[in-house]
Amino acid sequence: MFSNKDIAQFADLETPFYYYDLSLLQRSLSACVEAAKVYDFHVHYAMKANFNDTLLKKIKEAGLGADCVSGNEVKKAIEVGFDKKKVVFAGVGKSDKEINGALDLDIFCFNVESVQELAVINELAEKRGKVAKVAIRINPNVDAHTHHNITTGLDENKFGVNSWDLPDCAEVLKVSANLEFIGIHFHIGSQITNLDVFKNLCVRINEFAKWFEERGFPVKVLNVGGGLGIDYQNPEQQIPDFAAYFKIFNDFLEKRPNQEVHFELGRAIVGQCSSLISRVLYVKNGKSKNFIILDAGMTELMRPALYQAYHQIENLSKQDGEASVKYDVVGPICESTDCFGKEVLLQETVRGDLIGIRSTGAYGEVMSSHYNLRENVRVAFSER
Ligand SMILES: Cc1ncc(COP(=O)(O)O)c(C=O)c1O
Ligand SMILES: N[C@@H](CCCC[NH3+])C(=O)O
Repeated sequence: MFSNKDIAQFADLETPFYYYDLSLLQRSLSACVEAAKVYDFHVHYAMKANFNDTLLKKIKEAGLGADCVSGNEVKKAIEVGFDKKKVVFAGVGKSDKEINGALDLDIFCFNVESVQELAVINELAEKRGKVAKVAIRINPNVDAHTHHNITTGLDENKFGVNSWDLPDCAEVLKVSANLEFIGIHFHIGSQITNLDVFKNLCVRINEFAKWFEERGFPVKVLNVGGGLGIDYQNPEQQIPDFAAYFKIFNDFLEKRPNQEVHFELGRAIVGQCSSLISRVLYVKNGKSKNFIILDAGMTELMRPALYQAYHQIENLSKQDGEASVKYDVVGPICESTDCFGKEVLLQETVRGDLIGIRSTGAYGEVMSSHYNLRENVRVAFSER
């Protein structure tokens, strides 16, 4: 919900831009940290969701670790000041250069996604005279019941080590003097709103933890990944129910004494704290359809084009009027999928109106591109 003061400020800014509400981010962080503290759970922030410096600093100050998916994310996490003992590096295709970089930075652990990667990390660590801490990312074949394109924990997905490869993993671990096995890692998908999915995940985690322990590998860390969804239909539901989420893991994981439980949350922390603010360039009244053409497109926010994702759209210049006209809200990019919403009910809209596209804090700014030689996306912050 934007105040009149916010909207007045937007009027002076060049559009399009991502608007970040830092006090909402702070409230979301506090809720997450408080809820995790109840069970002594460790939370890493999944940097891929948004690596804007201003946000990262706040997230680091809240005491979270960093879950990274590239060498550059690892470097950035350390530069921003995340404690290197709380930096983890996952990713199905880590290059030798990225692995070496992370070894040199002495990060907490590598979440390893294949048997071959395990052997490569051992070899590279040996050359550097290091012992790399590793957790095995297991693909548990659990359906996340989310959009097909953001499901990561089914047999058909490229992520993690499949159950049938675990005996080979154990063999490599046994003969690798430069690897220290610390635990197991999972991440079954993103934007998960049905919490029962996490109960199913816990059942599988318990089975895999037992499997490793029975073979003489103590599991010190259970990293359950991220995936907690947000309410895109209702952006005023600003803070996800972290308490209910963590309670599931407390209730369903068979946790051993001294075992740590780690989480990697991205969207749930930053998703609601931002909107993409754009201006109407043109309104085209077709015979069967009305188009609003914005100065923002899929180059600024790719999620609708990529996953047909829903984001609430508001006309900020006409807050009081009745939303009575249906528009297809599109961008300027030369792609037919460059569409933010079809048949969106809005107030009668004219050239120059400001449009807010809500819930864009996660996988928004970071997925922007220069396609069509578009400019760098702009940002603005507020701390109410
Ligand atoms: C390994 C891993 N951990 C954590 C996340 C964060 O996911 P989310 O933003 O859904 O919490 C992702 C992204 O899906 C991921 O690939
Ligand atoms: N980028 C996706 C989520 C993928 C998360 C990374 N595995 C989104 O916008 O929803």
